[in-house]
Amino acid sequence: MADFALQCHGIGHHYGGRSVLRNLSLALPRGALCALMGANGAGKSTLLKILAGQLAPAAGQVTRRGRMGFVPQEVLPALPIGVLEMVLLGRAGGVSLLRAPGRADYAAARAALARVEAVHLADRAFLSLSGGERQLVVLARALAAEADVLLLDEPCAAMDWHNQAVTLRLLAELAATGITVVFSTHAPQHALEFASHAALLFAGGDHAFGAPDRIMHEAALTRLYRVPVRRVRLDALPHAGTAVPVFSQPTMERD
Ligand SMILES: Nc1ncnc2c1ncn2[C@@H]1O[C@H](COP(=O)(O)OP(=O)(O)OP(=O)(O)O)[C@@H](O)[C@H]1O
Repeated sequence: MADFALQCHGIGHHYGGRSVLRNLSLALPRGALCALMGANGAGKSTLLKILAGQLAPAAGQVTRRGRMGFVPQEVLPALPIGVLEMVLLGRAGGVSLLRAPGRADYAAARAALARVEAVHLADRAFLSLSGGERQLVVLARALAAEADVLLLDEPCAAMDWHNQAVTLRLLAELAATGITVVFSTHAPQHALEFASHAALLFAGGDHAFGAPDRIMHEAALTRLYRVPVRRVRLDALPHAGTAVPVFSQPTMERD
């Protein structure tokens, strides 16, 4: 049997009587970069929480190898905290009241901030940052934790295009070093340009899983987003091209 870093089988979940995920299976080798896509409410965050072990699924099993890092959609600290302190919280072993951070922890935290081009934010109060700046800092916190499997819930949601490029290239670099990465996104181009695997969560609980270029065809993306989607070839993206929504054409009703 293949040696998967992250695998789930037959996952199902519901909130109250409402089904969100149904019989979902994924298998990711070490170093995979998997993009998770679906409409609002399709179950992306739910699946990431299940994969991270934060939520017990109603059905199915998850198998993980190594240390897990989870970057939620939003981080709201209960107490005022500085940016550098926020990144230090990611350090392995848990910097806490019981263990003050050492020189190596500070160096790792600053290095993580440098990788997301956010050293200039080090001395700011976390809650004073913009949405995109907070996402960079929370990503740096995950880097400082040195996880083997990294799960990120819409890491680029509040970011401008430059910071999206910084983040996506960083995720690809991490995957190239053997870290297994799963991230959710509403931008199919993120998957087509960077990911080795894609998972599409359709309304009603169906899903597709496989190579982005193979499963992200026009019909699948049109069904996923309920707007007409066209695949477009670009010289700069010779293999996968991109996917473009046509907002002005009629949208589809819910199933
Ligand atoms: N704790 C909860 N109690 C009840 N319903 C919930 C709970 N958490 C999520 N849901 C519902 O389950 C569905 C899936 O939510 P989830 O957050 O996983 O979707 P998502 O795909 O991440 O959406 P988005 O793209 O909007 O972030 C939604 O309809 C949501 O309202």
